[in-house]
Amino acid sequence: MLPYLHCIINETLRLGSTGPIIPPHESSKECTVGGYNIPQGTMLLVNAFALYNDTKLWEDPDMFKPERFQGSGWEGERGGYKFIPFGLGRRQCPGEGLAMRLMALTLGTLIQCFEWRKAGEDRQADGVAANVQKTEDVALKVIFRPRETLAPSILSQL
Ligand code: HEM
Repeated sequence: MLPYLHCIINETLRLGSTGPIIPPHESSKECTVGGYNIPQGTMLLVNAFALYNDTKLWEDPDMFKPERFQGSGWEGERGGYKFIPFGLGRRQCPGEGLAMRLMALTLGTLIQCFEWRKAGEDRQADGVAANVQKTEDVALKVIFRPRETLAPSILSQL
């Protein structure tokens, strides 16, 4: 359901990953990773940030393009090891199902119930203003108001 919404969530997890470095793991026995010999008991870190910004894996990695997750049958397809926002294997995040459902429900509800636009765009500022911290330097200022079809009684009071 709502496949494009899931693409947006995936792309947001890729570009604005909450965990750019996957928490450390320890090798339980000697192994080889990417041609490197890893002795038993070595601390291993996966640099997810590097993975998500690798031009060999992603076209225009610094661009926000939810479409890149489309067309895989199920739009939440993770594409093997190149996209691992919840880690992998036995210590993979057990909250993934809950987190993905909650993010989709929250984002879907916000889009369905409110009209959104950037502050400073031509229409009169007649909604509620909010600052969304996009990066440390640039705050995204948005105006949102309840959609007419969903909340006519609230709108008449604004
Ligand atoms: C967008 C939301 C979330 C993200 C991006 C996320 C990401 C992660 C990542 C990357 C790991 C480490 C996996 C590894 O070591 O390979 C992890 C572990 C874990 N997460 Fe999440 N998580 C999210 C939400 C949640 C939620 C909602 C819960 C619980 C309700 C949860 C519970 C846990 C637990 C208990 C672990 C430790 C698992 C273990 O070490 O065996 N997470 N998460």
